Amino acid sequence: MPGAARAWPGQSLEPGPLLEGQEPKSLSHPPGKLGWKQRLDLNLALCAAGCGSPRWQLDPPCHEACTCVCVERRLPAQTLLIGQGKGRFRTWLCTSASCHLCLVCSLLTYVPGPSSRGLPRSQHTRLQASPGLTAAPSPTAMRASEKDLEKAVSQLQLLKEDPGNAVKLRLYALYKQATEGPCTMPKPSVSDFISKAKWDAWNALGSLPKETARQDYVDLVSSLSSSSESSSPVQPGASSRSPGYETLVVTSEGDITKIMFNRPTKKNAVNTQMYHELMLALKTASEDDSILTVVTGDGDYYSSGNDLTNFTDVHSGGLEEKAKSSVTLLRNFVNCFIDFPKPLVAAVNGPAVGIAVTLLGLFDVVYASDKATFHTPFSQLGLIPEGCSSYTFPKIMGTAKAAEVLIFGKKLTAAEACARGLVTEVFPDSTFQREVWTRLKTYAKLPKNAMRVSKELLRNLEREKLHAVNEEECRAIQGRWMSDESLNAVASFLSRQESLSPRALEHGAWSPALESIHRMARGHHIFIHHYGTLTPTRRDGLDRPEHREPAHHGLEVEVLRQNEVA
Ligand SMILES: CCCCC/C=C/CC(=O)SCCNC(=O)CCNC(=O)[C@H](O)C(C)(C)COP(=O)(O)OP(=O)(O)OC[C@H]1O[C@@H](n2cnc3c(N)ncnc32)[C@H](O)[C@@H]1OP(=O)(O)O
Repeated sequence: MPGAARAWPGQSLEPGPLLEGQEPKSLSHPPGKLGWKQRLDLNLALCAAGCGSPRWQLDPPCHEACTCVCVERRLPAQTLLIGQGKGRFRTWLCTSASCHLCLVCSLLTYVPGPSSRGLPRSQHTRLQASPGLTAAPSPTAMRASEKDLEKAVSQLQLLKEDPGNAVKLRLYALYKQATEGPCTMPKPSVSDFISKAKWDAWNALGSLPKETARQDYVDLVSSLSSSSESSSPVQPGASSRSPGYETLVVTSEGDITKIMFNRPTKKNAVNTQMYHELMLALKTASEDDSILTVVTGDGDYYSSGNDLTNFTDVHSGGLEEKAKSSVTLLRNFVNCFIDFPKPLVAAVNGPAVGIAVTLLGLFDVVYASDKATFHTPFSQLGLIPEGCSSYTFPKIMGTAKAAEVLIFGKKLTAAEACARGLVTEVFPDSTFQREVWTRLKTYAKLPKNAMRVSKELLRNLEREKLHAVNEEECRAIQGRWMSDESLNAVASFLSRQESLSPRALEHGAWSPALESIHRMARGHHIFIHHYGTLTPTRRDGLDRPEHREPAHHGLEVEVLRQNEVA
């Protein structure tokens, strides 16, 4: 149907020539190499396979290696989509290493590197599914300014993934064209592969107008940025990020909901907001169409457990009120794991501490990187086990082994945790993500209802017991949080990096950490040992100087109850 551009169902088609005088037309695969103008014509081609859909056609000489693809069909693995305008396709390029005919392929032959590098596959899928695609760039979309170009250049520096040689050459060429116009440089020697590849890329743009090149560049960077934000190298496929979470990244990819702790700079410590967000994410995942839910961490840690600053957020009701409300939060939080109705998988990407470890006993499957460790330093913190671990751990690993972990705080390696049954399988860190996600994707294809019923049967055996254990642990933990042992442990953690001089302390200088400790320990006396001198806190007005041998540099904070001071 030459000249009669037809929209796909539900999509608008805005035929708009890239160059003056060009019209949408149907192209077959003429033999021979095309000039730049003919290449541009391809941007306006319709599907030669006769489906009537608009699409960008491959460079015809490549037809042996690159199948002519209609966007309504699946993309062949070798097809690279380069450049996505706002709601429209730009260009299809071939990345087949075996194809030496078309310009783009030849660039790939010149430039070493994996030929399949290009936009992540998630990008392909997203484009196929994108509702706003139009066949040709709309004239109104062609308006990238020089400022936009500059912005795109800086945006490019922020890309998390290397877009690959082909894309980089394309960017180079578009940038040169946008800023300098058509290539007039002498052709470099064939032995100078890199310069030749760059020259080829630029020269291939012929007399493409500067504005068009600018727009193409901006569009390409924008598509790369959005794909690098939403894609994970281990999870090809369309992924959508749920809005509204700050401490988590929640994504749905196919049938899998991924809940990722997202406080990497704090080793993914679980603060109050994260407890709430996790409950929301689990509730949402339990009700949506997903089949599997995976919990993992961003950065080098899985999670360092309860955020130890949670208890410094003490309001007028004092520590007791804080402990009460924290118990309610903890109870509800753990209940969400007990009652989660779908298969729940932990992908433990790095060290796990405290509640991040104990909860693993409530997961169905636990995969761990060999870099992961499992540490429950409860006694050291003046605390006790939670997350039903006082029941699940002895059941999983036997009482004696569980006691060593829960009472003495023995830190387990991934291999030890696996040998004790807490971890299902350990993977080398280098292949952890790939192997785990490949496996999970296979599992997610199993019949959904059968998995759900199996999970229910397994959990129902224990559900009542787990709720009772959760209650019991919460009752016990409330007292522990108000204990001197626990307060001192938290104070010690908070003050470990303090380095105020004794002089500053004597003049009442309070650091944020000391402020936090003071809030937390309201009604208690705080002693600060500094370089061997016990400095009474100004706030409490005590004067009890006492010589101590310097144990370490920095501060040592001691929280004592009023009667213990006397
Ligand atoms: C509703 C309440 C429910 C309560 C349920 C109870 C649960 C019990 C537990 O979970 S107990 C376990 C508590 N966790 C810990 O004791 C771990 C404390 N953290 C550490 O020991 C270390 O930070 C580490 C070993 C995890 C990592 O050490 P490393 O030296 O590699 O890194 P930093 O210490 O410099 O950490 C980087 C920044 O992250 C902050 N941070 C780490 N973990 C926590 C945490 N659990 N709570 C608060 N903050 C944490 C750390 O302070 C650094 O922050 P900074 O860069 O601002 O200094």
